[in-house]
Amino acid sequence: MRTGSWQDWKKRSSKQGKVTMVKTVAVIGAGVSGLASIKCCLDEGLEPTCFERSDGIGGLWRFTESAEEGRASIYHSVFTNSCKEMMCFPDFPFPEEFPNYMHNSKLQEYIQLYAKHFNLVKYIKFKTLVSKIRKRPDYPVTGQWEVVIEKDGKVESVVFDAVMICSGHHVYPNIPKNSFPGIEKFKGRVFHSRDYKGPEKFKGKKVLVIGLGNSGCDIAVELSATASQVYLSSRSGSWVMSRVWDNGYPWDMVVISRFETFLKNTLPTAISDWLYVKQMNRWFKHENYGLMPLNRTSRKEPVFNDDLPSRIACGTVVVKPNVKEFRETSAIFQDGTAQEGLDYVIFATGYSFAYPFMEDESIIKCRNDQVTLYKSIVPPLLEKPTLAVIGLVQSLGAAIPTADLQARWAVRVFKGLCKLPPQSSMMDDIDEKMGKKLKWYGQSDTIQTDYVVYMDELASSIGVKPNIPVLFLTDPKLALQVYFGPCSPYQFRLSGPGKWDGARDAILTQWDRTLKATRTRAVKGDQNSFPLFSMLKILALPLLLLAIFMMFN
Ligand SMILES: Cc1cc2nc3c(=O)[nH]c(=O)nc-3n(C[C@H](O)[C@H](O)[C@H](O)COP(=O)(O)OP(=O)(O)OC[C@H]3O[C@@H](n4cnc5c(N)ncnc54)[C@H](O)[C@@H]3O)c2cc1C
Ligand SMILES: NC(=O)C1=CN([C@@H]2O[C@H](COP(=O)(O)OP(=O)(O)OC[C@H]3O[C@@H](n4cnc5c(N)ncnc54)[C@H](OP(=O)(O)O)[C@@H]3O)[C@@H](O)[C@H]2O)C=CC1
Ligand SMILES: NCCS(=O)O
Repeated sequence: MRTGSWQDWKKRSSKQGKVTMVKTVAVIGAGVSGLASIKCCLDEGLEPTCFERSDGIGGLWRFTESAEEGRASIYHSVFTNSCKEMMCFPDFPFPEEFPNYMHNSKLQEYIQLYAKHFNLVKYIKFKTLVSKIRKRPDYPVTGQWEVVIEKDGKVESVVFDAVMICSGHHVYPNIPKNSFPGIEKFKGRVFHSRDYKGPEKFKGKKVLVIGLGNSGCDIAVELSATASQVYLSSRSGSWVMSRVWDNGYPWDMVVISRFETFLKNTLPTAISDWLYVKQMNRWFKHENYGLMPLNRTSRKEPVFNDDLPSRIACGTVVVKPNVKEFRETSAIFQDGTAQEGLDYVIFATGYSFAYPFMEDESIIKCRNDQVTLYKSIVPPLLEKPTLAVIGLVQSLGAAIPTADLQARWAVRVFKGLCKLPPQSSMMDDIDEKMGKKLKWYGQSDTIQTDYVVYMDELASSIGVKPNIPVLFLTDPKLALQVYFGPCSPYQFRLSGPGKWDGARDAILTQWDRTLKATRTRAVKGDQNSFPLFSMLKILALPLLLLAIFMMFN
């Protein structure tokens, strides 16, 4: 780590007679985004230094008994809602013996294996807080940043050529108390899901959980086994999916494919929406369980919870509308019903994004105090493209492969290998994407995005997007999997910069690893049906509708 100075820089630049390219990179955070960023810097010959405020890697996935300031906090029973073939680092499949969906401790084990395999820990400064990031005085020429770090009470300022912010976006709890009149009068315990760790202290209690997201549903289901009653209040409802999808295949290996994405973006909206609602209601009729989303065609992230419907059916979880107001021991709901004798209220109302270490936060929130980033990664108004935010997108896809591809793109922007368009074009692109977000997610300021579309956009810019027509000609067996099968992370390391020689084989064996994890008792005559064909049956209806649409257009 070089403590920089103007003299150092002048010496370096005078030697080469020109402004030096990016070499040293500060990576803020050692969660999966930070680890991917370290590796991508090394792959491109840069010198990363990662600062991690806690004493270990893994970020959100490193479980601790109590929440730590400035780091995401999870409850003990969190299981992934992305399966292993869809949430791995693209050049590092999960070990075969891992289950398809896993406990947070198993994912943390994998993260540690990844860091060890690529020898990343030596680039990390633990228990080192980044307290300030600011442009150097000569930033307009050098693009350099000053990173202020604090460790053991000592404060130090370090100069870097570039910065990758990997500090996570599930840290700062959103507790919308002003949306809930009377909450101050409520005599029971009130806290945010960030501080929830387990069901032990809720035995025999009456608990109201606010928020029908994954946290709210997980917590309501878990508490319903020991609390006397759990109420789950929702403002706008949500689609609920099971991890165990068609034919028992992992939901994301069936739903997240190039072909599904093509259908969603090609079929007339009315047909695409009709198919979506039909697909989402296939497991159970949501209106019969009080869960139906107000905007049923919104593609906002569903809840992945295998037990919620049965807990509702058993009466241990009662779904309620939004809360209108609180009284000393009760909640009054929007439908006028009231629930007396509440002991706890848990706000599972999500998180807000903040970058307290940015001296000028408007660099990231450059419009209406909203995060405004080109390709959800670089601030569009920076004079020099030497700062990137990694991990600030939410999609049906998994965070790890998303962060990996983002980091690969960002590093190539730092090196000038991926050129940014003029600022006006970047702002136009951001506006165009906001329009699409409004259409698909009902909000233009959301960080939600269409996974395959987003990944392909980055992949195209780097030069690693699979060329499907060519693949059908040169490697049809692989092409079938790549196009009709799951859009698994390996696809983005099949070719081009950062190619991984194991990618093709990983794709062709992904179903073997998936079925091996659950087909643990074989019965003679088991159909070893190749999932692709059973998946094509699932697509028969959309394919038929597409053919009819094409015939009449
Ligand atoms: C309950 C829950 C379950 C989830 N399940 C899934 C799932 O199944 N699949 C999926 O794909 N995603 C899931 N996610 C999304 C999750 O956020 C990502 O999987 C992933 O953990 C994000 O990693 P990250 O590195 O971007 O951020 P984080 O994991 O939050 O790591 C950020 C790191 O930065 C450090 N840091 C922050 N500020 C500073 C600073 N100023 N100085 C130094 N260090 C700093 C923190 O200590 C932390 O280690 C889940 C999220 C939650 C809340
Ligand atoms: N792997 C796993 O099992 C888990 C994954 N996660 C992930 O972590 C991330 C965060 O999830 P989560 O903590 O559930 O947060 P989310 O942001 O996903 O959900 C927040 C919920 O709170 C509601 N809400 C927000 N503000 C208000 C308000 N003012 N009044 C009433 N309701 C409000 C929202 O309702 P509305 O829809 O109306 O806005 C929404 O239902 C998500 O990406 C999630 O997928 C979380 C837990 C477990
Ligand atoms: N869809 C995977 C991301 S998440 O935050 O659960």
